[in-house]
Amino acid sequence: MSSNPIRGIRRKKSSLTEVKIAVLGAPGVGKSALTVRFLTKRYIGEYDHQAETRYKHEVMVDSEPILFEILDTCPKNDEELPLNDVYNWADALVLVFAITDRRSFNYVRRVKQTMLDTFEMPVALVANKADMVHLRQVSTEEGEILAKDFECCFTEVAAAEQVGQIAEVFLEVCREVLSVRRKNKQSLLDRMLGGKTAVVKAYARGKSDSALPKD
Ligand SMILES: Nc1nc2c(ncn2[C@@H]2O[C@H](COP(=O)(O)OP(=O)(O)OP(=O)(O)O)[C@@H](O)[C@H]2O)c(=O)[nH]1
Repeated sequence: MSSNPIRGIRRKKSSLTEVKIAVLGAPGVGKSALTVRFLTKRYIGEYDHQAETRYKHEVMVDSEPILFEILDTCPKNDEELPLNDVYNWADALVLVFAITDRRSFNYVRRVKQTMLDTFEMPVALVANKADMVHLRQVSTEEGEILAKDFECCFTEVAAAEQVGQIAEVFLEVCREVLSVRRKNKQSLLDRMLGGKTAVVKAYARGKSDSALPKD
């Protein structure tokens, strides 16, 4: 990796919607491989980094430019769980385990347990190294059951071989973040306006048609 991990197009901060995603998982599951695949479409087999890396990159999501900030975490061992700072920072999590490593499956389970009840945000559960079926230790069904438990989506991928499926994991979790934000904004607006909502709607209808979004 280059010495400057902050990449992507820079603009005025206010002009872009930002979505912060933390990629979590036990050591060696392919967090960096997945992150770099998404950001560059490339697969680089060996990443020599001893500390977490933060990337910034602009990506079009459903025709809207989004500034992704991705935190590629780097636990020293599978006893080291993410600190609350990570959950406070992130808008969403990508939880990664490797199908070849049962301990990494248990790691994501522990991560979810520690954040339960305190932090609520969109999560994507990802099983990586799906190309290594001959060394499989975790079945697809186990992944699906865990995702049901987490109430999140689940995808089996191989960072070594795939591009589109990996991008879709990040794009989908981003869409969830945007959807949650829209709902929160709407409910805040509803609470602020209280009974006045109907009046505002009536006023909006009074604007010329060209000023209103088409239904
Ligand atoms: N076969 C295979 N190997 C993979 C895949 N993804 C990553 N790897 C390999 O797994 C090893 C670890 O990948 P990393 O991306 O460094 O994993 P990480 O989770 O970022 O590791 P830490 O930074 O130590 O936490 C490397 O040797 C990668 O080449 C994959 O989909 N298939």
